[in-house]
Amino acid sequence: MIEVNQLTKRYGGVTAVNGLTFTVRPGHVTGFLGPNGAGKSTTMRMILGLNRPTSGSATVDGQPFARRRHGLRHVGALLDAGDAHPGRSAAAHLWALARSNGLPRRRVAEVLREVGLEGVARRRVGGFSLGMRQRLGIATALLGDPPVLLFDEPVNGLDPEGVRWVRGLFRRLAEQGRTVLVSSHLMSEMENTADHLIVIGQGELIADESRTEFAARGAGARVTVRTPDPDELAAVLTLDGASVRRDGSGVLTVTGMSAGRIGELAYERRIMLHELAPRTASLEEAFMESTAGHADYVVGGRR
Ligand SMILES: Nc1ncnc2c1ncn2[C@@H]1O[C@H](COP(=O)(O)OP(=O)(O)OP(=O)(O)O)[C@@H](O)[C@H]1O
Repeated sequence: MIEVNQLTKRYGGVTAVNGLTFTVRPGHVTGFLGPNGAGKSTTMRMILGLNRPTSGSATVDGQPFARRRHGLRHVGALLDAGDAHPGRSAAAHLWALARSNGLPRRRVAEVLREVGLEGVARRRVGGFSLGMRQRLGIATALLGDPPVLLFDEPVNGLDPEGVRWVRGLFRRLAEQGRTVLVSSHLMSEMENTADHLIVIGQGELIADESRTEFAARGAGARVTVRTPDPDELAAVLTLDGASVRRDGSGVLTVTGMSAGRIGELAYERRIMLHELAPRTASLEEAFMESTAGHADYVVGGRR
């Protein structure tokens, strides 16, 4: 389990992370979301003890991670796909890490197979595509068979097949009872992957809830209603507090009222309904809405 408590990081006048508190639990894929510059990488680096917090704390299974010997056995992380020496082969890179972490040599072949790089194990990393380097970074994270895994923007450079594979991998790791934290600035990447979401903007917590809860609170939630009496129904619903929009063909789009309540009111007034279709906000809509005003960089310059 990862626990972040009142975590703050300032770089000179820039506050990258501001009083963040959250817990990442085992058995789930937790999406760590925020617009560019929101502070995701800085937070992950503090969890790994690579950056020192200005204040607050981050612990992994109750201890600051930097204090652990043989770190790869406790936490696996993919932070930067470019951190393997370009002159080394993929296998040599992993062997060196396995040795310094007291891991058996067989793990190298196992993780290369797991990420689909066994065919290029002897090739120099310098000649790898971004997607291959990303797979090698994931192999590195898996090497110590750790209970806690952090991935910073892991799908960068992966083709659609690679993206599908990595989603399946995260799900399997969570099903094995591991703690899996995956960052992204794209909500669409989390739609089929994460069951829990931690959303930040400008270094501050915006949401910490299940994916379904997050989507449900988006104001994009609305109900489409088709009726032969649109004028009468619109008047009834408006009187009861809903906002109603009507298109040219008489279809009503209702916000601020559940489909159930609309059905009840129509029944009471004997208004016939031909269609009553609730629509929850897409994750993307909920995300755009919740982070509006929290983007660090916007078109036209910095905020
Ligand atoms: N070493 C540093 N020195 C100064 N400012 C920094 C440093 N590292 C990060 N920052 C600033 O801190 C803020 C958060 O950056 P961070 O990289 O953590 O965000 P992020 O959410 O990971 O963004 P992205 O999706 O663009 O990678 C940004 O404003 C960034 O410019």
